[in-house]
Amino acid sequence: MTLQVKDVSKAIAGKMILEAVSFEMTAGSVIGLVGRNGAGKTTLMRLIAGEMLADNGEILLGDKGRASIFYVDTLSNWMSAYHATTVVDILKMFYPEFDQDQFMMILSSQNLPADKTISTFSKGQKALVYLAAGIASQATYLLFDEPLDGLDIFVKDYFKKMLLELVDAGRSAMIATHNLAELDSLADRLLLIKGTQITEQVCESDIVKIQFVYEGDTLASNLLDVATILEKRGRVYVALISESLIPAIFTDTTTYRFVEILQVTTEDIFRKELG
Ligand SMILES: Nc1ncnc2c1ncn2[C@@H]1O[C@H](COP(=O)(O)OP(=O)(O)OP(=O)(O)O)[C@@H](O)[C@H]1O
Repeated sequence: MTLQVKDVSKAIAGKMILEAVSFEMTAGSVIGLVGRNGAGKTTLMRLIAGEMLADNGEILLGDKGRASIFYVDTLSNWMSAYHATTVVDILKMFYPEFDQDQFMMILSSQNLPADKTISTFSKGQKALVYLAAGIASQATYLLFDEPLDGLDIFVKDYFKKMLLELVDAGRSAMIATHNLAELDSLADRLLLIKGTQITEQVCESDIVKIQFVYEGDTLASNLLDVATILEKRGRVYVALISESLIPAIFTDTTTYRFVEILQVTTEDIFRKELG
């Protein structure tokens, strides 16, 4: 089962936000959606959720139609007048397969009272109700905008565990966040919004992060042509480079001293692509 975004364009107030973007959300994957402030992450999620219409292109949702997408646009007042059991009744209208037992189980496992209105919950507790609703909705594609905002570390761990379980079951999530470190342990793929375009990065590429010492005055062009310098402290550099190029580049050990390979983070990719 695959959600397809095909050649979708959207302008808002005369400004092109997304132009002919295409990608797929495949079963059992977690996509990290990243971009600068105002890049169009929320716009893209709204388009997929049908809360905004594309100017051009199409979005194919699969056989469950709208019930295959779970997305909440503005979380702050979401379901605030209701308590958990009413939330279940409302969501069942949109998600016929909504799993009430699973929803209540998640709430009680996190000590959230089912008999109090959502408006009495803290920001983090509201976020938890939202996550529980997404999981229990049985929607195939969960679109989360800053889902871990306001959650304490134990709840974050719980959310990540639940997320990986549903991905194992063939469902998929898209997570838009500025908290890039959260994506390191979650995302299989990154979609980066750059200008009006989307570029895709598979998290397991052969790009590595290296730390090395350079004894010369200016870095040689054969290195600069193939590497992205992330950091320079004195003679110590940190750079992104394709692992296969390392032996050819670091032959001159009198000027270059290779130090170590470090883990590439989502933040590194963000800096490389959008910096
Ligand atoms: N109602 C609106 N009227 C005019 N411009 C809008 C409106 N809604 C969004 N925009 C513009 O569309 C662009 C994309 O906004 P969007 O909220 O999708 O970005 P974002 O990537 O989610 O940003 P952030 O990371 O800051 O939340 C921004 O430049 C924003 O100013």
